[in-house]
Amino acid sequence: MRVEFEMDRTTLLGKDESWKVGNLGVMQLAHDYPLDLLAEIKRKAHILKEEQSANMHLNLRFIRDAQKYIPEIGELVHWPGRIEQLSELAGEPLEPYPFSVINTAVTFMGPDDGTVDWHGDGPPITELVALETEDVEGGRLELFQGDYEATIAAVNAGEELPEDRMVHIEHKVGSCVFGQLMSVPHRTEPMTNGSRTTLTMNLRSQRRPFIDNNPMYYLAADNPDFAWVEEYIDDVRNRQLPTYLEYRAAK
Ligand SMILES: O=C(O)CCC(=O)C(=O)O
Ligand SMILES: [Fe+2]
Repeated sequence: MRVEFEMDRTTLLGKDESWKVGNLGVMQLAHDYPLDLLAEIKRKAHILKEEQSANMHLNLRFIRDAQKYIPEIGELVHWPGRIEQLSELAGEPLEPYPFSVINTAVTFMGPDDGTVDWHGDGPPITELVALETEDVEGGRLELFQGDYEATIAAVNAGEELPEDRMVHIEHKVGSCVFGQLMSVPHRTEPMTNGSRTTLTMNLRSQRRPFIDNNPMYYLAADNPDFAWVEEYIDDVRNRQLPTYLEYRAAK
């Protein structure tokens, strides 16, 4: 993985924080994932698009539980060296995000499919791998360097965000965007033309898996069947709570 762009979290948010994983902000990386595996994931994603993807929340159309329908995604999640390299870049050991409904996703963006509105991510860390970009106009990842709450309040009040604090990253095939986008105000710029298909693979801290921003109502907005609840509670019981109690005792 060759770093093409990076900005740490302190710089991105303009403040330091204690509740974070390493000091990862956002990076663009040239990856060396196998092209035939990515091509197969893209091919299957396009076949599944009409049947399995939906735009339910935040103007983001995606296939949830993606590795269940496309097992090759699971192969990429566990690709030899991947977690180790990303951990090194983040500055803390990472692990794949465990909840099946949102550990991985495939998103579809374009003038009709939509582009995601201003938000902060639920999972702490994400890797976005562009599978395909076609005649895209607009559609860059747009991050605002500022406090999450204040920024979303300004957006909701219809205020224009100052251009000099925007960070833009253009997705390209062959590279990925790796970021800790929890509590970082970001969106995808509206797309006036073309399409982008992107594989999302989420991650979290191995030692502090309780650092997470996916409250149950937020997960339920995309997954209203509540079929994920048992898996979620098991993780709280067996991973999040024990590590949290350890962390608290060590303070
Ligand atoms: O692909 C992008 O430009 C952003 C996607 C995003 O923010 C998300 O899926 O949460
Ligand atoms: Fe996001």
